[in-house]
Amino acid sequence: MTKELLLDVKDLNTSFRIEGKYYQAVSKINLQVKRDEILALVGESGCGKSTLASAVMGLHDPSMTRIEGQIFFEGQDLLKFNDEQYNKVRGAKIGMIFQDPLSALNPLKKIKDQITEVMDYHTKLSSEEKNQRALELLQQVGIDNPKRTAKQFPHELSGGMRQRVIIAIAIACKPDLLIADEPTTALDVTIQAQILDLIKKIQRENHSGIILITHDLGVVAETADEVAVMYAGQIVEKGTVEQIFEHPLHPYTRSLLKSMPQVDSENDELYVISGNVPSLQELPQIGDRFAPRIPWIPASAHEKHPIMHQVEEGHQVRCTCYQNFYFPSKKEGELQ
Ligand SMILES: Nc1ncnc2c1ncn2[C@@H]1O[C@H](COP(=O)(O)OP(=O)(O)OP(=O)(O)O)[C@@H](O)[C@H]1O
Repeated sequence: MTKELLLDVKDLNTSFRIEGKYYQAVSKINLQVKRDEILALVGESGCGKSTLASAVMGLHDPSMTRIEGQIFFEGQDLLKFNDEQYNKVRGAKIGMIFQDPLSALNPLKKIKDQITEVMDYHTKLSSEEKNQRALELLQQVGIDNPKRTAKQFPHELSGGMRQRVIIAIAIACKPDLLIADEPTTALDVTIQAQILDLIKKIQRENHSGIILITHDLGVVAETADEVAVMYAGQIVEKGTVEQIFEHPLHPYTRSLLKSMPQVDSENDELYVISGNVPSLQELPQIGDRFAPRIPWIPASAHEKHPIMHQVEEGHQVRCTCYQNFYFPSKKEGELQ
């Protein structure tokens, strides 16, 4: 059965104005999200994941940001929407779960009021119906005593409970698309697993499509159906979770996987990707943007203007450099 296409991002560029000049933070992004599917967007800090999510949510300050391309959501280009049209979609049809549950909640308002607020805006339910729905939502996100929690303030809850409340707010209007930006980063490991299970459960119950933003490949393996790996503002590899974990191709994907702690490995020396994600002003203008971090691979192995290549149905990789990539011997690594 083919799944319904919810989001179709086409050739999306997003640039920020810094000291009077525009610098691209995401470049030529092509991405699709289908209903009933979790797409993980993965990459180190600074790769452009949140910039992309904010572009979809329409959260960028237009006076400092230039956005080009198209973002089709349920067939309509969001970039052509005015504020009023966007407000109808945001919160109702597209929900967002933020990284830091404490700063995303209003410290001065009771939990119930924060959940019903989003319904005030997007639904015509009576106050009684909204209160009832708030309790149902708290139950759906696994809160044991919804009545008590509804009356509490954010500081009275644990980090995991607060994240559950954030999720309840994000799904209050049953959005078709949910964007979860590092939803478990601020939580400890056992709570992380519970929140990921909850996100998967919600996806199944609501038949939504989910974009899960994370730098943690363990989270991706646990949760995602499809994966897009981002480096320095570009997607460098896309595929199903099996394709990415079993046949990773791009040197960046392979490096990320190799730097992931292995529970069952006897070798406790972790691979470290040398160097850093370049700042927007330092992005290489030609060649593969990851090339400076794998200097033992000759320049001739990289395309001058790398494009995405289809290697298998659903599996794409940027640049042909993957064909010549290998991990350095210790000696080559030390030379960097
Ligand atoms: N408002 C802004 N003005 C200027 N530069 C920005 C702005 N927001 C983000 N950037 C830059 O854009 C690049 C991408 O940042 P972004 O936050 O999207 O990355 P990320 O992959 O989501 O990282 P993180 O996981 O740390 O949020 C970075 O170089 C960042 O410094």
